[in-house]
Amino acid sequence: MTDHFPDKPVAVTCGDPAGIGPDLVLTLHNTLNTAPLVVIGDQQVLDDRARQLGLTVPLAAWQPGQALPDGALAVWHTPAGAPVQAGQPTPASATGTLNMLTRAARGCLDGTFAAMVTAPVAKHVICDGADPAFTGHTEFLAALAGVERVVMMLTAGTLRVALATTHLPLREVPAAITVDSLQQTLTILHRDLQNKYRLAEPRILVLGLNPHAGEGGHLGHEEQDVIEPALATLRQQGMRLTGPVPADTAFQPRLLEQHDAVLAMYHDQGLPVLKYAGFGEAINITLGLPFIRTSVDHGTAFELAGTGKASAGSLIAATRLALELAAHD
Ligand SMILES: NC(=O)c1ccc[n+]([C@@H]2O[C@H](COP(=O)([O-])OP(=O)(O)OC[C@H]3O[C@@H](n4cnc5c(N)ncnc54)[C@H](O)[C@@H]3O)[C@@H](O)[C@H]2O)c1
Ligand SMILES: N[C@H](C(=O)O)[C@H](O)COP(=O)(O)O
Repeated sequence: MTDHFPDKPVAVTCGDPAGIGPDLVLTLHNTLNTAPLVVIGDQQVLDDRARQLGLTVPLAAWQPGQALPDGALAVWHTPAGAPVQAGQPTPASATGTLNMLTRAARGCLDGTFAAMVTAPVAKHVICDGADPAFTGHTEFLAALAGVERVVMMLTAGTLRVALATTHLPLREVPAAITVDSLQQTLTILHRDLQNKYRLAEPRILVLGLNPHAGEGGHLGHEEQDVIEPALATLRQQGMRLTGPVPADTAFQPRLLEQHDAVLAMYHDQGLPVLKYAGFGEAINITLGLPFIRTSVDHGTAFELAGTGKASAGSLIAATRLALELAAHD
């Protein structure tokens, strides 16, 4: 754990109030009790959940401009907007959930917060209750920050997997991967591996889209038409890129040891491997935003909310990384 903290607090959003987010956020008081954290969520929900779990966690109301309380978890009260029962999601809380994200992100942009960490939301709940176009924190925060492209990367130990496309139907993936989009994605990934992970010359392993990376054009053309030209241009600029390699054999120790990150073409090409390697302890980080944002590797797990069975490992790891990155920013 880092010994020094950022000067400003790190915001932690509670996620869907009926999910495990509030349960996990409460654990931060004991595990990271000296860290400058501000929880953004409904204080009544947190109180109720602590009681349900049999936890004693002192909560102190906080507003921007105030000092952080001693010995209590600071909470910027952001109403859920609906009665909340653990494990029973409702679209009526969706606007409240988005309000948490907006407060955290605007606070990062205006200098109130040093970084933000997010507990999980359920995309369908937000689509049904507030914004039918919502596809995830990553895209929501990019739009709020006015950034055209960001990159989702999940890390588990030394394994880092970034995605060329994020939350979209599988049938739309090929069209979303263009020479331009790939070059932008790789440029962001390369830059943030340098700036955030202190890798002077990052080595990136780029996966193909089709089985066996297209088998020389017999099993698809995207490798030849899109991925190879994008890599060729970036190699000329000095980037160390391998690929496109077949995804099925890319995740072997020899290749992983020779690279600092893998770029997968779509969500379920890269994330199952990453989550198999480290589910529960892995971290989701958004690269390319004008502020630091980390998150958990899991979803709302409504069936575990209020039971005490949810593991806080990923939220703690994500919070530690946000504190560490912000302290060195
Ligand atoms: N960061 C995020 O906001 C995020 C990430 C992934 C999924 N989601 C959303 O979460 C919702 C539910 O998705 P899902 O069911 O596919 O995934 P999930 O991660 O909620 O659950 C998958 C499995 O893992 C278990 N699990 C999840 N978190 C756990 C924890 N902390 N400790 C112990 N066990 C845990 C669950 O009980 C379940 O068996 C979806 O609406 C999805 O969009 C959000
Ligand atoms: N793709 C993420 C995962 O599988 O863990 C998750 O859906 C969260 O994405 P956002 O951080 O964009 O909400």
